[in-house]
This record gives sequence, C-alpha cells and structure tokens, in this order.
Amino acid sequence: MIKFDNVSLTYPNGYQGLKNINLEIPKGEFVVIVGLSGAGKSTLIRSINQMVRPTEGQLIIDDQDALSVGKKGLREMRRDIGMIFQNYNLVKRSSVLRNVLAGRLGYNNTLRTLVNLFPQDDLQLAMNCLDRVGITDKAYQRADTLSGGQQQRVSIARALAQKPGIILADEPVASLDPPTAHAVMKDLRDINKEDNITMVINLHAIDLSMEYADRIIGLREGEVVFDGKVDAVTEETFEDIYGRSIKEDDLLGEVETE
Ligand SMILES: Nc1ncnc2c1ncn2[C@@H]1O[C@H](COP(=O)(O)OP(=O)(O)OP(=O)(O)O)[C@@H](O)[C@H]1O
Repeated sequence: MIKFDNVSLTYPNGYQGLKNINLEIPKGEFVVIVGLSGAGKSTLIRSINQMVRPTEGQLIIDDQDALSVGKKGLREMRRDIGMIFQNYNLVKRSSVLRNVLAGRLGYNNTLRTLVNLFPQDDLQLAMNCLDRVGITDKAYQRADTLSGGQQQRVSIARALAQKPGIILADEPVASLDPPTAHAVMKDLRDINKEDNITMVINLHAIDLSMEYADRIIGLREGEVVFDGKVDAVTEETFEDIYGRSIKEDDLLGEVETE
C-alpha cells in the first residue's frame, strides 16, 4: 500500500510542486495519473521513490514511514520499486540482457556486477523477464539497435527483474506510435494482473487512460482535483481536471485493425 498523508513538496526554488496530497493506493491497483503539462504528475510519481523528496507530510509505503527510513532503508525500499521512463533510460551501447540485469544491481555485490559476474539465477531471471515481454530473441543485441517499443519492453523487463512490489511509469508510451503504445500498455496491464504489482502510471492520452486504468487521479496545479474509479469518469471529469474542453491532441486516437 502507498499512502500520502498531507504530503506537500516545495522545490528548492520555492515552487510548490505538490499541495497537501492525500491518497491511498492499495496493493495491486492500476492507477493512472492525468493532468495538464506542469500539473505535477512527474513530481507525484517521483516522490514515491523519493527521486524528489516531499517536504511536508507523511508517506507510508508498505507500513513503513518512507521519509524517515535512512539511507539503507531507502535503498531497500527503492529495490522494491521499478521505474519506467518515457525515454527508456537504457545503457544504449550495452546488450539488452545487460540492461535487464541492471535490475539486479540492488541485490548484488557492486564489484562483481562491474565485471559482469551475475549469479546464474539472475541470468535465468533476466531471460524470463525478457520472455514476459516477448523479446528473448533480442537478448544479445545492443540496446540501441531495437525499436522504441522494444526498448520500452527492455525497460519493463529491467523493472520486473527487480521483483518489485510497485512499478512507477512516467509517460511510458508518449514516444511510441498508437499500436505500439497499446501493446506496451497491454504488457503493463498483464503484468499488473498476473503478478499483482501495483502500477502508478502518468499518461496524457485520455482514451488510453480510460482503457487501462482501474482508477484515475486528476492533478491540477499540484493538487488532486479528481480521484475515482474509471467507471465514474466522464468527459466533464477531464474538463474539470484540464480546466478546458477536450481537444483532439488529448487523445491517442483510433488504432486501425486489419
Ligand atoms: N526541480 C524543479 N525545480 C523547480 N520547479 C520544478 C522542478 N521540477 C519540476 N518543477 C515544476 O513543478 C511543476 C510540476 O512539474 P511536473 O514535471 O511534475 O509536471 P507534469 O505534470 O509531470 O508535466 P509534464 O506532463 O509536462 O511532464 C512544473 O511547474 C515544473 O516547472
């Protein structure tokens, strides 16, 4: 469970990125965060693994007071949280398999991993993770020779290799074409359902959000302005969150089927 209790976050320049956030995300939920550019979606997601650190309030992750666990506690906590980025964040010149094994770094001796000595179990696990996203045949290829959709699958496999309880994804499909965006969202949904991994995902396409989310959280100027199950969401909900009417740009659009 992830719980925000009156969490606020003020950046060092004084800008208030999050204002008094109260949220409870139960284990296994598929949550999509929506809001205009600058609304605080990345800030909210990144505060969960403390890439940015809340300045007020309490953040509870799996019964732990996340803001006071200390350095070692934070390392262990982060090991349980996979992160997926819009630009994949792969080591481009390394092989796909090496990139997936990076998900095991938190569990292994640094020196051994620097010289590529991962335990056999980790190699097996990394191959299994690649299998989950359907790209075992790419394991020995350089990461930057893959298509965008394949690279994002490598980053999903890397997150899976951490054996996480939570996966955070910051605009995971924003750089992909519509059919590939759907394919990657389906992978994330399947993993969520099969492994009961909590997913918190920022998306800007309204239609994608509606198709995959269990629950939608709307942010506006650092505040939660909507929080509800996807069935409760209407066009007006998005108009409230955005403070304007919906435009074509807010949608991913039709995917042609043969
Ligand atoms: N390091 C920082 N210092 C100061 N202000 C910041 C910092 N990072 C983000 N902000 C500001 O906080 C606000 C929220 O940014 P954030 O990136 O969370 O928004 P977002 O909803 O994810 O937007 P986008 O969809 O464009 O990524 C913005 O006004 C941004 O300029």
